[in-house]
Amino acid sequence: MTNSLLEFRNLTKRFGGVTALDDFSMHLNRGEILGLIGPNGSGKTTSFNLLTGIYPASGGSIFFDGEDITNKSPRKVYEAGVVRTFQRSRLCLPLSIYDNIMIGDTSRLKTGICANLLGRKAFRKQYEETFEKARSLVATFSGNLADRMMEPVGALPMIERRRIEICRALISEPRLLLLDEPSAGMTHDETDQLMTDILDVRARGEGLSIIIVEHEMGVIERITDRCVVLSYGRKIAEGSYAEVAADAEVQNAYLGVD
Ligand SMILES: Nc1ncnc2c1ncn2[C@@H]1O[C@H](COP(=O)(O)OP(=O)(O)OP(=O)(O)O)[C@@H](O)[C@H]1O
Repeated sequence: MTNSLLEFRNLTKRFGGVTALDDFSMHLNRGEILGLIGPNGSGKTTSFNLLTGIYPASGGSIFFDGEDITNKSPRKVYEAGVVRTFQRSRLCLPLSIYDNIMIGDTSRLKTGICANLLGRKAFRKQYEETFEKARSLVATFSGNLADRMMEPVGALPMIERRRIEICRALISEPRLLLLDEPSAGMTHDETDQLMTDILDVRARGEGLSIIIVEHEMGVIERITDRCVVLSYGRKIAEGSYAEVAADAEVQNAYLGVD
């Protein structure tokens, strides 16, 4: 087993005349928090979209835990252990905290009318188990929320919604969590609290690896082990936050410094 969990090999994505990703190679180590950064339109979300099977690649390949997952369906990628959150909230606001989280755990969902009509007892047992699993996951983020599992998420402030989205991603016990701008719509203090939560989750030592796309450089500096910088779909730098922040090409592309 190598230390590398994920590898992009010469990944390319073209949308008509726009090359969103251009021969992009990178890797993610097991247990690592990697910052994927770059100016607007540099290809960060496109990387997530190719990795999670939303768009097919125009060229190159993606290996996850040694397996070629290039152009696999979103379902297959999820089953392999890759989950994501989105820039814009995708919670179903009228549904409860519990319901929203369980939407993320479709791996064990039993469909079919027979299973549902005849298996009432088994269903009840499964419900009780999943409720406890969801509740204890929420409790790691917020004890207060864990006591409100049946309340609609629409009544919650933004930071709690973000926590629920992350719980929904984590409920299937993934190996790789993709966070797309988790600070969006939150205050500085809320973002800081959420990052503490994320570091706590990682510290529990269940082998979770994380890639975070984020414009808030304070967040990237605080929580990442390593960064990869994109500009116009090309990788222009890689290293610790301090290393990439000191790189002249990064300063030119990202910070607008000549
Ligand atoms: N579905 C699409 N159709 C056409 N062009 C697209 C599509 N998705 C992305 N692009 C283009 O690909 C390029 C990279 O976009 P992408 O959203 O990956 O950048 P980003 O780094 O995530 O930007 P931001 O920081 O603003 O979210 C941009 O030029 C964008 O306009």
